[in-house]
Amino acid sequence: MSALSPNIIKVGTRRSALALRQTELVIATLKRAHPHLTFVVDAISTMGDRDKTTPLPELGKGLWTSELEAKLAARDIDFIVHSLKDMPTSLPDGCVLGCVTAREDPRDVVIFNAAHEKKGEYKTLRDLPEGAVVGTSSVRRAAQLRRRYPGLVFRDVRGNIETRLRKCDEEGFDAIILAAAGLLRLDFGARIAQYLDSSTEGGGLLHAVGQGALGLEVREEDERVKELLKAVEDTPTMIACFAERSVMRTLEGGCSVPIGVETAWVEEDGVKKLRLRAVVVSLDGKQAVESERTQEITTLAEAEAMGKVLAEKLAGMGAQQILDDINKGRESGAAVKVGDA
Ligand SMILES: NCc1[nH]cc(CCC(=O)O)c1CC(=O)O
Repeated sequence: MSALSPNIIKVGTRRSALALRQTELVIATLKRAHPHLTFVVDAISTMGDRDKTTPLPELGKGLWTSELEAKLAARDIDFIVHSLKDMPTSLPDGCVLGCVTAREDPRDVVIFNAAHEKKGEYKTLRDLPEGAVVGTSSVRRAAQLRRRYPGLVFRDVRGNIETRLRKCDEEGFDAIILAAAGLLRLDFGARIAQYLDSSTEGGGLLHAVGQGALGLEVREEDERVKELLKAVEDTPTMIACFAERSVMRTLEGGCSVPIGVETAWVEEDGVKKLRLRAVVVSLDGKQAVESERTQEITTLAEAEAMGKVLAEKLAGMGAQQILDDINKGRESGAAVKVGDA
């Protein structure tokens, strides 16, 4: 049968262990819902996988996604499984975010190096001594944590999850910060020492937009594949993530922004509402603007409108100044690192 066989669905993904695992999970559910279909995985390495030294922002926004999107547009594949947090908030013409899956734990976590772990000497970031070295390449993480833990030193750590865990143990870090989701999906949950969120004692951290969820990208006109993917959609997560992405899209105006978010479905007066929190931080962590909204939301369009309102509020509260400063730094050629690694 040709590639156009209606019973074969081609699934694009990156080649990292996490990307392959995520793709496997999505396909397992789709197969149960659509037993007559055959899913074929097409795994490729993207620019972000190949270039491990250029600062992430210089690689541009589509560093994890562009090559896959070109294949999608060319009909070489039928949909793409992404970590939602690696998907730019604006997609190429003809491509849409067709489905968001249930979220794995969206929080960031602390991993101590194996020697500290063995001695059991530290349980939380607060226990680390002055000058301790914490690894993260994400400005969002470093800037938020710098505010709460001024005694800690933040240093870059790049690479896929296995590489970062190895560097944590072998390259002089006391701890590193990673997303819980990737660790749990790859069965490294036992290494998680502390979960960080807005309520963390000693100082919290808001996670990246879309963290912990998978985003399935499809051709805009491909109603059949969109319909098939309903079997893996988690609508409350999809709505929450559309709100998170809208905050980011509204604020970034073409550049990526150090922004943390947290969403939850809460009940108020017997009505289910979406609570959306967001923080924008300056690169040095010295300034931060934080706000939240809670609103009844039933559609993706309402979620996007809610995100836009919160973003505009943040901009008025000083986030715009923080972003202008980041852009000025870029124009003057300073090595400004933004992006969520
Ligand atoms: N850019 C790195 C990246 N993209 C997705 C994940 C895993 C977690 C997730 O799905 O959010 C990670 C690793 C990390 O941040 O620790």
